[in-house]
Amino acid sequence: MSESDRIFAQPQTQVPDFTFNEDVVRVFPDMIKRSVPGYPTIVENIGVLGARFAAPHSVLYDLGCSLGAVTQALRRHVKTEGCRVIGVDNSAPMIERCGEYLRAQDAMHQELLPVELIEADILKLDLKPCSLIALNFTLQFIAPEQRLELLTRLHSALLPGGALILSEKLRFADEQEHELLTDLHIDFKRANGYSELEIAQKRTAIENVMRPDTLDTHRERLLAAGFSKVVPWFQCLNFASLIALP
Ligand SMILES: Nc1ncnc2c1ncn2[C@@H]1O[C@H](C[S@+](CC[C@H]([NH3+])C(=O)[O-])CC(=O)[O-])[C@@H](O)[C@H]1O
Ligand SMILES: O=C(O)C(=O)Cc1ccccc1
Repeated sequence: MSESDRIFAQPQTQVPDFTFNEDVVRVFPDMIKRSVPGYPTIVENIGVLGARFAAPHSVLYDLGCSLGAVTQALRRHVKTEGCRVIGVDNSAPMIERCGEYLRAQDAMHQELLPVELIEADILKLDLKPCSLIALNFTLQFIAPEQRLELLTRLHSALLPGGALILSEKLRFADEQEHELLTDLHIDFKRANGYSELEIAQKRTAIENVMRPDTLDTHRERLLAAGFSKVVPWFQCLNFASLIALP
């Protein structure tokens, strides 16, 4: 079991930018569950969606895999012959711990899809032809000016009949909608035991590194990247997940 997240519990004179370092890795499963409404539902259902889009003998990518929650869901749900999962993350401590979790999953289950972990920047990754790409809360950490180029490369790698699953925190163009959903998200965090200080310091830590877009921006950019269809399949407060078809 991972520790509970107390990273922002003590007052800090200067809150440094958020990074996926050892301290975060230690508490990450707790942090993401208590911070992202719908996270367990999204992860489990990416496994279910994966089973629909997986083509025989193809690669399934989990880009920005962190501790491999999506990779594990894909390995549990996808039974398609000859598929393999490739998890990629540029945080060394994430990849190291992810490997430990996957070995534990291997010890618990038989006939799981084979998996490969790569420590790399997804912006520099050479992509193999693939039937599924999951970007589960990863694109929001990519510099906005690099997002279209990345999505264009992902589109080119996808096989016909495949899909990109894109989950993101959303921003809203309508001020009232934005404020309401942001406040409700803060209520969600409070209900999960985070203090006002923790909420405020985390917000400062992520504001320069995590840049949410609106649903319209995502839709337009996915179409500009070559995707033919964008289908939102989940939203809980200001967190959503989309299926983009090549
Ligand atoms: N350029 C990059 N290249 C590779 N990895 C990156 C890059 N930028 C950020 N990351 C990685 O993207 C992940 C984002 S967390 C994903 C959760 C996971 N998908 C989950 O389903 O549990 C989301 C969150 O914490 O809100 C981190 O592990 C980063 O190291
Ligand atoms: O904590 C938040 O406010 C978030 O928006 C989500 C999040 C979850 C885990 C790491 C960084 C951001």
